[in-house]
Amino acid sequence: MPNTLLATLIYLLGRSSMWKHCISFFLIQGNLQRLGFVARFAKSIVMVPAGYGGVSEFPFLKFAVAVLGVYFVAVLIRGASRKLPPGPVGFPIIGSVHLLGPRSHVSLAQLARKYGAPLMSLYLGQKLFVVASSAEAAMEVLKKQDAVFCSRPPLRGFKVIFPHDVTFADLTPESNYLRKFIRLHLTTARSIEAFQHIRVDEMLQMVRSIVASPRDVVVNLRTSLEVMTANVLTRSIIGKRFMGRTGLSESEKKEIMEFIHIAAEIGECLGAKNPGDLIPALKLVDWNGLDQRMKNLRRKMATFLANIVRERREKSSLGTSNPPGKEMLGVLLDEMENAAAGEKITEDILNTIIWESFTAGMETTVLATDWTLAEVLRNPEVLQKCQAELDAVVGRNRRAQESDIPDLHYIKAVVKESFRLHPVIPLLIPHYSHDPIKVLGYDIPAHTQLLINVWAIGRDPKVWADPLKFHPERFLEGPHRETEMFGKSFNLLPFGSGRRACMGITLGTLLVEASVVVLLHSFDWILPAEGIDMTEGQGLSVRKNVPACAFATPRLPPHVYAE
Ligand code: HEM
Repeated sequence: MPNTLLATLIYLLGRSSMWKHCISFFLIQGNLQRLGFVARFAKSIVMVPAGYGGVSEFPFLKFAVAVLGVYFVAVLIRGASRKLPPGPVGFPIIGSVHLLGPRSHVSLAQLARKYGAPLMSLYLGQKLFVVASSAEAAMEVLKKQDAVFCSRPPLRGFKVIFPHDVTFADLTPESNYLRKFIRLHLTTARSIEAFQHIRVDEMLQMVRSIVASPRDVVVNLRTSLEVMTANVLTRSIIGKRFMGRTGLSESEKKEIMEFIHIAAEIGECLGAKNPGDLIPALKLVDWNGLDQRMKNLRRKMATFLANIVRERREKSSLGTSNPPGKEMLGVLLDEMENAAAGEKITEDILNTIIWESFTAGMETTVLATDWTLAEVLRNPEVLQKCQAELDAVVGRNRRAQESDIPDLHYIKAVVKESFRLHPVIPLLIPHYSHDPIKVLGYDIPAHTQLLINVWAIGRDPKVWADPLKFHPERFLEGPHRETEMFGKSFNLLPFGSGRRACMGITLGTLLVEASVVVLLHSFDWILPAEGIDMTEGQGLSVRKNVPACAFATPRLPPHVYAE
């Protein structure tokens, strides 16, 4: 009987889909105990004494093979009744991690093509992932099944650095309460308008510092954008300007260096791969010292902010100015002192929400602008069209303003085209389901991580004509004239869509568009002889490996820069 059973199993295992179900039993479900049992069982076969003549003559083996057989059949039946989306099978323990190159979004796009799977499943380590790589699949999971996929997976790094946060927490009453703060005091139309003077001031300072720099030295655009964006955000969030200041005292210099160091380290720690997130057994070991580094970072963040809070409390009485114009820290401190709400905002929450707002807005905005300017500068025809539009709408006798942007249709199309080719968070932030669900006819079990490959969707040849060409005109005429990028058109999703879409869509877009407008209006740009390097870096957010650099020549009369 066991021999027949084995033969049947071998036959079934010869069929690729059966392999998948059987292998998934060992590898994917990650049940090490069962693997241990199989190892002991195999050992017992090897150790059968000579003369016993093999399986059929050894009662224990008969029994073990029968148990194993029943188990396999049960797995096969269960596997056959649960239809996962297609995808690679993977190895024990590591799943398909080995198939991912340094840029996961590119590897996942290639795999999706190989398996012809707009919705693909694969195990990374012992965690099941589903990847949506077409507009239809994205719509299915982010619109129709948004309520199921609107959670976030429990990832160690985020829990250590940002406990009680917004971005990596499930949608709970507590996180919704914090979400309200970010929205109300940073990203609503009202607060965006209230902080307009800060953006105008910082853009002007950026332009003036480029005007003052030597003509024969290239301008590193990313550095200029980092200084401007960091100041816009810190002034709006904590009421302080850190970057690009001169004549500082030693303690001020120290504070700024500490700020730059912490901001960079948050990015590095969040971008680092944490093996324990994929293979739970590895959680017990701090492999690369990452865990300790994150804990230290968390302490540094708290100490830094405690000083800012003390200074803020000493400097002015709280609760005096009007909330829309008040920096977020002031509003949060008011809230802490308010007896009714005081229970909700703790020092820890304050620390998280302040740093999180800065981190979420800073890198994304700078990288998106860096990509856009790089595309414009390496496409002289596009640069020429942008500047012709600026001359027609703004002219050369005044500075461009945010209120000009709605009339700059070509430049808006340029920004959209850049987001299509270079979404800064190419796989979005992982979504997560707590419940099982059926999607496009496939069974997605509970506790599955969902990735949306917006990079692949933006380059899908079935959707976009000549997809690799930088061609802003596609958004001005033809089938994509109505395509927008704020979550309604599922073929263009740089900010995601649905309940977990970016909360800073309006502010982020405004900062990118305004920076592009100001820099192209204020200067003529010439690339250095080596041109521009467009290779992508790696990480959760994707930066250009080499920042865009170019020679700048002022193109407006001197009085415009002085006003
Ligand atoms: C061009 C700039 C920006 C881009 C490209 C961008 C992109 C994104 C993306 C792709 C997500 C994840 C969406 C998902 O997982 O489905 C996200 C989430 C988020 N973004 Fe942005 N973002 C930008 C600017 C900002 C700004 C300026 C802020 C606020 C200061 C901000 C705050 C947030 C927050 C709080 C979340 C988490 C939302 C949640 O999980 O519910 N972002 N962003």
